[in-house]
Amino acid sequence: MISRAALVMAVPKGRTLGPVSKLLTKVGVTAAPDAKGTVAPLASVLSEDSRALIRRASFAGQPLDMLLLKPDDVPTYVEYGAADLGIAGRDVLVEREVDVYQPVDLGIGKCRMVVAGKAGDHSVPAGRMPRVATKFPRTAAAHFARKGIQVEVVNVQGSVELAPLVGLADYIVDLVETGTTLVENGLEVKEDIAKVSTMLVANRASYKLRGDVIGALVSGLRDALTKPSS
Ligand SMILES: Nc1ncnc2c1ncn2[C@@H]1O[C@H](COP(=O)(O)OP(=O)(O)OP(=O)(O)O)[C@@H](O)[C@H]1O
Ligand SMILES: O=P(O)(O)OC[C@H]1O[C@H](OP(=O)(O)OP(=O)(O)O)[C@H](O)[C@@H]1O
Repeated sequence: MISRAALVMAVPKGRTLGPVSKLLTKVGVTAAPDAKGTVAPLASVLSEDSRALIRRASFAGQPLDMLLLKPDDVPTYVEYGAADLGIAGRDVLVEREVDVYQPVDLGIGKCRMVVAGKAGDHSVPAGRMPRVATKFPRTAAAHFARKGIQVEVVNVQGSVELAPLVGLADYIVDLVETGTTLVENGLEVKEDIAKVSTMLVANRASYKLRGDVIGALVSGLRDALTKPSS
């Protein structure tokens, strides 16, 4: 169970958890002290081989409960106040249109949201609306609406680059980091939509009510991010 005396942070399982754990360690987040008062590194509690979805940590002498979630679910927990803080990519925050405070860009998970399609010139046959496959249907629809182009958005959950190869879609809207996935599937970037990175987010009420400890974490993170890493 969550103890609401503890600050609660929703963290994404997956590719950003390692770098997030490293950054939080830098600003003094540790595992919660054990019965003898011994304090283990945060990484040991986050990476522990266990099905427990709440991991006990500590920051500035106060308990910090960490919820392990699918990246897409983090903003929901923070917006509804089930978590005071969260770690989420801008891609997810924009797609979910959540009302949360976004005080720190953590500089992790840097990539781009793009429109991509088959390499070379592959125009869509006249008389048919272009189809766009994506995990980000709102972002894709808003992007083409801004350009005044009508498209049909097809929602998929992963392996998005497959869609143009098998005729499911003409284009994709997806994240690109190194570009390897596009190249290995004969695709290319047609247009940039937005830069993406991972943000610390906070519930608006928590930010006021627990301003002392959240403020300390925010300034610790800002300091750590401006200092060169040792
Ligand atoms: N190729 C990438 N390079 C850098 N950052 C990325 C990349 N892909 C995703 N991200 C960032 O990392 C976040 C989490 O991505 P991750 O791949 O761990 O989860 P997911 O694919 O959304 O979820 P799951 O695999 O659990 O269904 C994304 O929301 C985005 O901000
Ligand atoms: O430009 P690259 O460095 O190749 O990275 C881009 C890929 O990374 C993400 O997929 P992910 O690995 O999360 O797999 P997914 O297909 O399950 O979404 C994204 O959706 C792209 O497919």
